[in-house]
Amino acid sequence: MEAVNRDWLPLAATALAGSAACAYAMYHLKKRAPKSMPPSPPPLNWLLGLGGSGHAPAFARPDLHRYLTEWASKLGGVYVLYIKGPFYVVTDPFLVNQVLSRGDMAMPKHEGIYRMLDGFLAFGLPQFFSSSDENGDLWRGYRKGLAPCFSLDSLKKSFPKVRACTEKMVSMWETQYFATGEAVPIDSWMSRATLDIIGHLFYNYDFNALDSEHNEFVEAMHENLVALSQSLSDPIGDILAKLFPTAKAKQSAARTERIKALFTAVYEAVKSRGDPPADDQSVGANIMRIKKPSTGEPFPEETVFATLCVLLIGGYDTTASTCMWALYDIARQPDVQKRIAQELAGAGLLQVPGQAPARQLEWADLAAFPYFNAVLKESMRLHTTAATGTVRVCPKNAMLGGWQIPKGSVVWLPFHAMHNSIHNFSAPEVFDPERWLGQLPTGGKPNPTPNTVHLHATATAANPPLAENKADSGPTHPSFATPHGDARVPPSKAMLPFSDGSRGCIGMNLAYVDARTILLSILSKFWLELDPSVGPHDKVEASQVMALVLTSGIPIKLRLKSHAPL
Ligand code: HEM
Repeated sequence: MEAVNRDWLPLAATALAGSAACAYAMYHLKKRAPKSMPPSPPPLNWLLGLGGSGHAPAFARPDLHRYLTEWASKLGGVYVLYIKGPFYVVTDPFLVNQVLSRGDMAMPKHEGIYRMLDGFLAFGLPQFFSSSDENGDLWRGYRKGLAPCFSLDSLKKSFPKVRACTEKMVSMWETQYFATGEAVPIDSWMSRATLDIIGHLFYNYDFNALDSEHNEFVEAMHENLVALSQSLSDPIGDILAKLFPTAKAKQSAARTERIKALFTAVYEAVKSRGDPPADDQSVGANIMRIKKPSTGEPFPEETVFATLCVLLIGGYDTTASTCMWALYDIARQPDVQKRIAQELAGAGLLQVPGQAPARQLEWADLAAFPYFNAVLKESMRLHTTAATGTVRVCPKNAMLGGWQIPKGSVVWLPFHAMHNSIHNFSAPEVFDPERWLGQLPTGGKPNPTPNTVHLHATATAANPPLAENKADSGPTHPSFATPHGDARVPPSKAMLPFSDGSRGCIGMNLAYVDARTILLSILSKFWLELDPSVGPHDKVEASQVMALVLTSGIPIKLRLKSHAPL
């Protein structure tokens, strides 16, 4: 019998084993990989796309917020950008609220990404803003310890200081601009006013920012902001600059030292006052007293210093940008301005030549004008200051809006995109304060989110709520697009300029007090017109630059006129 040739056997066995291994690997890969990915915009760079970073160049765009909004409108409430792996961009209000909540889908801040900001916010020192550990001493100690500083009671007590700074600014405008017909460069004035307010309120410290057109602190911080956005948009250039110190890098180091010296001066002033009296609930007093919840020991001095820095930075530029955009939106729309003037006139707050002088602004006025407050809210929607929102990390494999999100994924909630997506608001590009008027108090239930619940709890006629009441039930106002075609979230939940949940803005009440005091004081005295140098609205919109806060690329200047009798 002829011998059977079995030479092919090892080959066949190898092929079989190989196929089995492939099938096994495919099966497991398929099991582990998300079933499908949410949609994604086309890569901005195909070569980077091969390495999973096809959308990285988006960070180089000064209008990053617009890019995010454009794709939210095109692709819907969840899409993916590839920036060193997938970033899940979520703008569906229902899902955003889930991520920010304390519920099953809660996601903590992304430690690595916030650490990148520390260099700018607090010279690389850890502080509670960038801590992702909500059970740790740092966040728990400071969030709880600082809460009394931002209570309505404390803010009501400090209101005269806010008003004094604002009145000082308005009277300077009267002589420098109203009397001369010169245009007011409001960007710089808003930064200087809010810095002086924060200086007085928090640290009993006078930056004298209103007194000089060129304030060292404001200018150094502005330069720093520009440098930060440059380094975010050009990370490779940034690394090279650190490796091979150029003149630019040396300049940047010198600027950081200058800013550190300015912060240190504030810190030393607060420290030199010694133990504050027990009833002093200012930020300066509280940051010195706060102890570690777990041991009762004081925090290291560098943490106290870093906290002082982050509260100062967080407290002034955000509010300044909000006021700047609101003044711009009001000045460009005479009908809107006229309706506000009518509200103020009805309350004796409108200064009209030849008529009785307007009365002084009072605390109760801050929540008294529904139309004005709707205008402010609409401006905060259209020009969301914290445009790029918050960046979270998915703590476990999860399903978000029907998509599988693997543990450890970056989940990005950009608030400008949420506020301006066609899926969340109808005609989002239209400035329409009316869309909020349907949301004002109509006996709706208190909203159970941490940011608003205490406002309802403490609100009385004499101590009015500063944040708008938010009905969490009831019909959806017709000028809102209903997410997913149903009404799972009220429109107020599609509007989160201060974020929400445990990591929502600690300074929200103060921001409202500052912004309303500043805006009402200006609007009561002057009729505003845009200076012709500002140009048409579409150019201003196109010029917007996202540099931590949303700013205008075209300097916004206003002309001050008298109010005509109504
Ligand atoms: C109109 C003005 C303001 C806006 C639009 C705003 C917006 C925000 C947003 C969106 C967040 C969440 C950030 C994130 O998750 O990355 C935040 C957090 C924060 N804000 Fe504000 N903010 C404003 C004013 C203020 C003021 C006046 C202060 C006063 C110190 C302040 C201090 C903070 C702090 C410390 C946090 C971190 C809170 C935490 O992580 O627990 N903000 N703010």
